[in-house]
Amino acid sequence: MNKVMEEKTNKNVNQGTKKPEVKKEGIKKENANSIIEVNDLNLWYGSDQALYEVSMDVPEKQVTAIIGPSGCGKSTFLKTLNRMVEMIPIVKTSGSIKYRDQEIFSSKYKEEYLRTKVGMVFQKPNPFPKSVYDNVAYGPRIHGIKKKEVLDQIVEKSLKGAAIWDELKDRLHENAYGLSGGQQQRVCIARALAVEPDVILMDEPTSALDPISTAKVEELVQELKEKYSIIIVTHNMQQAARISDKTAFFLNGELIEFADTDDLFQNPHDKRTEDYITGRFG
Ligand SMILES: Nc1ncnc2c1ncn2[C@@H]1O[C@H](COP(=O)(O)OP(=O)(O)OP(=O)(O)O)[C@@H](O)[C@H]1O
Repeated sequence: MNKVMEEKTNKNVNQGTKKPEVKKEGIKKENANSIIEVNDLNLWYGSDQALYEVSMDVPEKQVTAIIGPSGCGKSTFLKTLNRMVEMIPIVKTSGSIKYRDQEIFSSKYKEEYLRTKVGMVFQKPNPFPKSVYDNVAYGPRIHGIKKKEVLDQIVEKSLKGAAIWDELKDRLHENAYGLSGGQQQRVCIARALAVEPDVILMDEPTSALDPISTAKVEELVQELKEKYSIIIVTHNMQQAARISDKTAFFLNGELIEFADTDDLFQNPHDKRTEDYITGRFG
């Protein structure tokens, strides 16, 4: 076993894959400015394999959409990027994920640091049953920031970053549960921004929202990419086409195609991608 494999965590194993034929050429695009590099990633839930030999470079400060039919492994892939998936005890992985050139599966890598830098926003808004202010200040407080003036600044900056400061600046001490779903989701985005991440993972962040709130979150994603790298899982192909720079198409746990969004939708290289985007299955 080589040094890299020895250093991997117990859950990252060198295990055989069930599917031998995996085409990688043409999928993994080398990016001069990748922030996350995934190589030969496999993932198992117990004995069921959910990801097969996924290799993909995630570009920095762009929006990358992950599309594919239900059960193809989109959420699993997303949750692997900040090692959240490993909270499920039966999960095992093999392969490599580098965040800013550091192997995140290394036993030396600090998960808490990773989760600060690679934040996550979920499908259903999940604010804590606390005030707007306390929701956003939660992460910084955990990181030891206590001074009120500093927290005030972080809360304001994060809510501004999530384009909801003007709506909520006079309601900071109201319970976040009293907000609309769309407002709650933007507070959750502000909560993610408050710990100064680099990457924001979004798992179908608009699927529980009405069209107006969806449009606001989509607009926000466009603004956020100036500072952050965003990876968004979506069932909605129009949404992927509207807001992403790159799109990855997954099927049965394999990354089938990864390309500039316009190319993927206008000129898919793989028949399976074409069938999916033209609605022939899924
Ligand atoms: N906690 C779990 N335990 C066991 N198997 C799981 C678990 N979570 C997901 N799976 C399986 O892994 C595969 C991929 O699921 P995943 O949720 O990643 O797909 P998805 O593409 O995000 O689906 P959807 O679009 O429906 O959310 C599926 O076969 C699913 O049943």
